[in-house]
Amino acid sequence: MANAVQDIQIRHLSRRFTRADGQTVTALDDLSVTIKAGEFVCLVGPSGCGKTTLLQMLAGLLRQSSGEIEAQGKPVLRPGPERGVVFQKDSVFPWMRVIDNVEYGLKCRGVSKGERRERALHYLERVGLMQVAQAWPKELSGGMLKRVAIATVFANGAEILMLDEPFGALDYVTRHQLHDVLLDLWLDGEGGRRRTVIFVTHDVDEALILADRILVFHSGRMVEDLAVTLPKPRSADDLVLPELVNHRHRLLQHMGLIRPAAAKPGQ
Ligand SMILES: Nc1ncnc2c1ncn2[C@@H]1O[C@H](COP(=O)(O)OP(=O)(O)OP(=O)(O)O)[C@@H](O)[C@H]1O
Repeated sequence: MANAVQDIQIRHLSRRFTRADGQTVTALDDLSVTIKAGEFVCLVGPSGCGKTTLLQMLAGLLRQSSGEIEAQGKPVLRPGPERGVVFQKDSVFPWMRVIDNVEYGLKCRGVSKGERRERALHYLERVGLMQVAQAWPKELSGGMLKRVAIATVFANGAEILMLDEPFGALDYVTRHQLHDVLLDLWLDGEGGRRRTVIFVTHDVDEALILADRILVFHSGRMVEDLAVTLPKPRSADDLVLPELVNHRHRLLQHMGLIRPAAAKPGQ
């Protein structure tokens, strides 16, 4: 049973920036929302609507101008081991072998050599990379590097995983393969509990395949909170099902990609 203390509570959160020309930009404007423990939430919206700003504040990498965030019952003031992040650019250290990358966070937290090796190998196997555990990152493709980043963030055991357009630069097939990998790991959970995932994307179809809930942003404000009830795992084939077709239409409207239908002459 989910415990409300594990939820992420965001109250009246705002972030303003002052640009070099002296202009103030409100990147996020008075956001209040609760993200339930174990939910897979996608943040969607046009470029510049505040998605990354929100994720950085959730990660504790950026301070808010006003409002508060509570995660695991505590205010978020800085990065913490209960919150793991995968960025758009590769989150893999090029000077460490793959296995050492996956173990690194656990090593920093003082986990014994035997235990961290076991966890790292388990997650490398889950993402299909056992055969390259001893390789250097430069020997891997972009998709394989993303698998390493996913194995690392899951191995670290964070309860809350934040991913900022992690698959944006990948080809269509690799992206869909990684959706399967990510959904598989999330569905299995750990210790009987699913992690909370907050996933930023521009890609409406990616959000429809992955999310339990899609939060849509526009100009720093949350303009829609959509529940996606179709059971998971989902695939690209499911995008033709009525629930996803309807959501897709709404999301594309929010992105400004569908104009309201013009009235035909005589109507
Ligand atoms: N350090 C900064 N200094 C000044 N303005 C900033 C800074 N960071 C973000 N902004 C502004 O805040 C707004 C929101 O930016 P943010 O990166 O959160 O948007 P986004 O939705 O993630 O965009 P994208 O999808 O293009 O990554 C934008 O207008 C951006 O120019």
